[in-house]
Amino acid sequence: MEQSAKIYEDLDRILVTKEEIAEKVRELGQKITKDYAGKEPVLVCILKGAVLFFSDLMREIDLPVTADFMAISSYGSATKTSGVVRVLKDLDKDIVGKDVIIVEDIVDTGVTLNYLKSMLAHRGAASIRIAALLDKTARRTVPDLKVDYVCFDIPDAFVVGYGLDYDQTYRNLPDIGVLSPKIYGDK
Ligand SMILES: O=P(O)(O)OC[C@H]1O[C@H](OP(=O)(O)OP(=O)(O)O)[C@H](O)[C@@H]1O
Ligand SMILES: Nc1nc2[nH]cnc2c(=O)[nH]1
Repeated sequence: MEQSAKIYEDLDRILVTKEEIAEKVRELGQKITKDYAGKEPVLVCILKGAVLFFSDLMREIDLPVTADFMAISSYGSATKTSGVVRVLKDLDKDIVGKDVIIVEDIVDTGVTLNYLKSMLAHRGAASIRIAALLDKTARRTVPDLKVDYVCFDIPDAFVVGYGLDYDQTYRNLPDIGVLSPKIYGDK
């Protein structure tokens, strides 16, 4: 904790420890390995927040997966998404006939994933599922969105760590914590 002690001072509390994350990610990797037996799924990492989850999850899946990356911008302030989604970096390969797993760090309103899922479905994927590290179900405004794999249901609080940021910082915290409102005020 020495190296990150200063950053930890900005947290109200730790919500999920790195040990709990590792255990759930391992379980999820095993489940995906079973569910996709005989297949070669394409794992799509949604930059940047999902990077740590993605790299850990990949290593827990015992199948010949391929990896691709998308960057999305959801206009808004540092703590609130706006509902307007723009693709900043698209996939490198086409996904026609592929079994796609979208890997996200967090589902909040669901607007981003709803947009992404329908966009990728229009490209002719054989199947599309969503794997999310965190789900804030209380905040959902797209009730029909199916999140196929979730590691943790979390309360409605702004969280950082293990890939999740506030204004591009805190992504390197090994645990996930609730950011103190004194850091972001009313942004
Ligand atoms: O369910 P929603 O309300 O649409 O919110 C979820 C989105 O917000 C976060 O991305 P963010 O814009 O913070 O980008 P980042 O991954 O680069 O941190 C997260 O990675 C999802 O993409
Ligand atoms: N870092 C971070 N990004 C989010 N995007 C939507 N909800 C959150 C959250 O709680 N934390």
